[in-house]
Parts: sequence; C-alpha cells; structure tokens
Amino acid sequence: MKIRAEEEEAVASEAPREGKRLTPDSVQKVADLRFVSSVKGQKSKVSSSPRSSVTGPHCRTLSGNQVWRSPAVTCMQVGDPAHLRAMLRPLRLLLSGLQTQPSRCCSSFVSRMRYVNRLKEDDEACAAALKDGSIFLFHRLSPLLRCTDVGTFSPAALTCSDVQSVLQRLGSDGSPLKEAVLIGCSEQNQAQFCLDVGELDQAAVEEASQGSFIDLRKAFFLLPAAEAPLVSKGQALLRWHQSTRFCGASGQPAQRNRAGSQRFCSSSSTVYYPKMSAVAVALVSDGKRCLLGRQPSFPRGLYSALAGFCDMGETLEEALCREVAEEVGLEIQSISYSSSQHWPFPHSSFMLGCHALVSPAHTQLCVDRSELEDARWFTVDEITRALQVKAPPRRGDPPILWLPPKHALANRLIREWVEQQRKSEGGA
Ligand SMILES: NC(=O)C1=CN([C@@H]2O[C@H](COP(=O)(O)OP(=O)(O)OC[C@H]3O[C@@H](n4cnc5c(N)ncnc54)[C@H](O)[C@@H]3O)[C@@H](O)[C@H]2O)C=CC1
Repeated sequence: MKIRAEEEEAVASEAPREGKRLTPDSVQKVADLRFVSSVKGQKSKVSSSPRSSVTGPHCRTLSGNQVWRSPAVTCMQVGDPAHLRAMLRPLRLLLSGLQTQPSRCCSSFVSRMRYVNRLKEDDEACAAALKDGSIFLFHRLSPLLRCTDVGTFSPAALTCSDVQSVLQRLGSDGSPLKEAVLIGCSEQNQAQFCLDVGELDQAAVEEASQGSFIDLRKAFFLLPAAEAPLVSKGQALLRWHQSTRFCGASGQPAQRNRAGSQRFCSSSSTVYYPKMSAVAVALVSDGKRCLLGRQPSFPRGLYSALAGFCDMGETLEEALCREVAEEVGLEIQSISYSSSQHWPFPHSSFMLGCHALVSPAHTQLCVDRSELEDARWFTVDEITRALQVKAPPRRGDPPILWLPPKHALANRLIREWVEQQRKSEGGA
C-alpha cells in the first residue's frame, strides 16, 4: 500500500514515539489514517474519476457501544447521475451492515484490544501506560479487595502514584513497580496492571492502601461475576512469572518483557508464554436426568459436573469421552459445546464446557472409586431444589445436595440443562 507524503506525516504524528503516550484513541487514529490511505490507493487502482474524492471513514452506532465503520464515503458532484446512488449509499450500507458482517469494525472494543496488543510489543509504550494505568495489588498471590459502601467487595484499583506513595511509606525505592504485569484495558481506556508486593509487610500495605489481601479462593466468590475474572487473570500471570524465572533448556534466568506477556532466554533463544492446562467438563444427561459426581476432597454435599485434564494430542471430544468412560464407565453418544472459562484453582486451567448425552438404555454407573467418591443421576426437580440452596450444609445438618458456585462453569452447565429440560417439558 502506498501512503502519500502528507498522509505519512499524519500517521507519524499519531503514531507513538518518544515523549508521546500511546492510548486506545491514538491506536485508532493511526488505523483510521492508514485505512483512508488504503481506500484511496484501492480507489485509484479501480477508477481514476477526477470527480471522486475520499472524505474519511464514516461511523454509525448500531447498538450499545459497538461502532461499526463503513468504508470511506466517496463525494460526487451534485447533478451527477451517481449523486442519488451516493446519497443512498449510507442507507444501503446501514441496511447491509445489519444483515452481514461489515467490512471493517472499529468499535471501542477493537481499539482497546489493539492498544493492549501494542503494549505487549512495545516496552516503552507499556512503561508510559503504567504511569496512567490502574494497578491491582496482590500479596503472595492474594488480591487486595476493598469493601464498598453497599457492603460488597471490589478489587482495589490503585493509580501508579498511589502505589508509589505506598511503597515510599514502607521504605521501598519504587523498583517493585517494574515487576507490574499488564492484564488488560478498562472500558475507560485505562491500561490495567497487577503487582505482587509479597516482599513487603502485609498489614502495613493493607493499612496504607485501605484494603485487605484476601485469599483468591475466598476473593473469587466474594466478587461480582464481572470482576472475578480480572483478579483470577492477574493471579495466574503473577504465579506464572514467579514459577518461570529460569529457562528449562539452559538453566539461565529468562528475562520478561515490560508487559510481562512473555519471557525470553538469550542463551537458548527460547521464548516462554503464560500457560494454561486444558480441561474438559461435561454435564452428562440421559435425556431425563443429569449425572453429577463428587471427590473426597469436596465440601460436604457438593456434587459437580465430571471434568478432567486433556491429554497431549487429544481433542476436546476425545478427552470428554475418555474421562466419562474412566470415571463412571459410560459411553457418550453426542456432545454439544456450551462455553469456556479460565479457572484459577489450583493452577490456571482453560475449562471447556459441554453437554453430553448417553443412551437411556445404558445408564448403569460403574464408578472408579480412585477418582470419585460418588456419582449419581439427579432429576430436574432435585437439581431445581438444589439451585435454591443459599448456603452450604453445616456439620450436623441433614444431608442436602449442594451445587458448584455461580462463578463456576459447572453451575452454568447445570442451569442450562434445567432450562433445556423445562423447555422440552413445556413443548411435550
Ligand atoms: N470451573 C468449574 O466449573 C470446574 C472446574 N474444575 C477444575 O477442573 C480441573 C480438573 O478437574 P478434575 O480432573 O476433577 O481435577 P483433579 O484435580 O482431581 O485432577 C485429576 C488428576 O489429573 C492429573 N493432573 C493434575 N494437574 C494436571 C495437569 N495440569 N495436566 C494434566 N493432568 C493433571 C492428576 O493426576 C490429578 O490427580 C480441576 O482444576 C478442577 O478444579 C472441575 C470441575 C468444574
């Protein structure tokens, strides 16, 4: 693509350089300028009409915060037979945009994702973004939470200067800030980082930052569903850095990039990226009942969907069929994918959730007691009652069924199954 001199200048003026901060907006402006240039380039190849000129990209909001951008609008002289067509073009584009994927999308979501991607690649831009960003503190992998006015909990988002003053107050020179790891970008276009201050006294940091470090197992379930993934991602990245300081090939220290999205060993030229283990989780049904199992380590009364780590080289379907065969001795007939989740316990897993069907003629369980303490079929009424239970059963309480918490993918699969059963009962 050929960009003319003044456009190159315009692109350069928006492109990040020394002393100029990279923001989601500047990333978008550069993309816009390049886009206009590319349309001009394409136009001159297709048509050389002197009456046509490109004025710039055209935005319109279709829904929510999604802003779909149509190709650049071409201006025509009034009186030109093409004038009417040109005037109707925005309407045609809007209508076609409702039916098909537009050719280009520059929603604020896209800008944020591109911005985060740039920060991962550009150490200087990332260091600058940290100064304006928000930082989530952890102490030995426990996130800092604050209690809100309405009694709920929220991860404490500190500014860089807040963290600097906390560090200074505790006699630190501020160098721990270099260990901050990029986790994303907020909807307010602020880069988000996490930082473990485990070297400092926990109570002193809590006092200085007006929050409490809470173990992730507890924190995860105290937080609203929208905020729990943020702390779980932060913890997963910090844990990965703490356990991947050295190269497995050379034994030499592996250096991290500024964003903390990778580590590199210059001795063996190996790049390391954060890792997750793939786990298949399935809610097995025979069409009328669903199958749940429990491990001896589960809290009293808790039953969950069957799950297992994917073996190297296995597909999701193969892993599910193997796990169900191993754990309860059943053969799966069909699988439908539901959704996925990052699960931080005990270490990062990438959970892939499915619904699985077995033949109603072959539902006899043969439980492998080395894997599961128990597995049972439950009716939709039993599950519906269990979904109403608000607190786990205490010692001495009569035995009741207790289901995984709402943040867990297994809970989602169970709710989806109940909904599906109710629908088919209604349809029957
Ligand atoms: N979010 C959710 O809704 C659910 C999450 N889970 C999670 O899924 C994971 C797997 O579940 P289970 O198999 O029941 O757990 P598990 O912890 O009982 O693991 C079973 C066996 O897999 C092996 N293993 C452990 N880590 C591994 C790894 N990284 N890669 C390969 N093999 C490994 C070990 O031999 C272990 O004994 C657990 O981390 C569990 O917390 C399980 C069910 C629901």
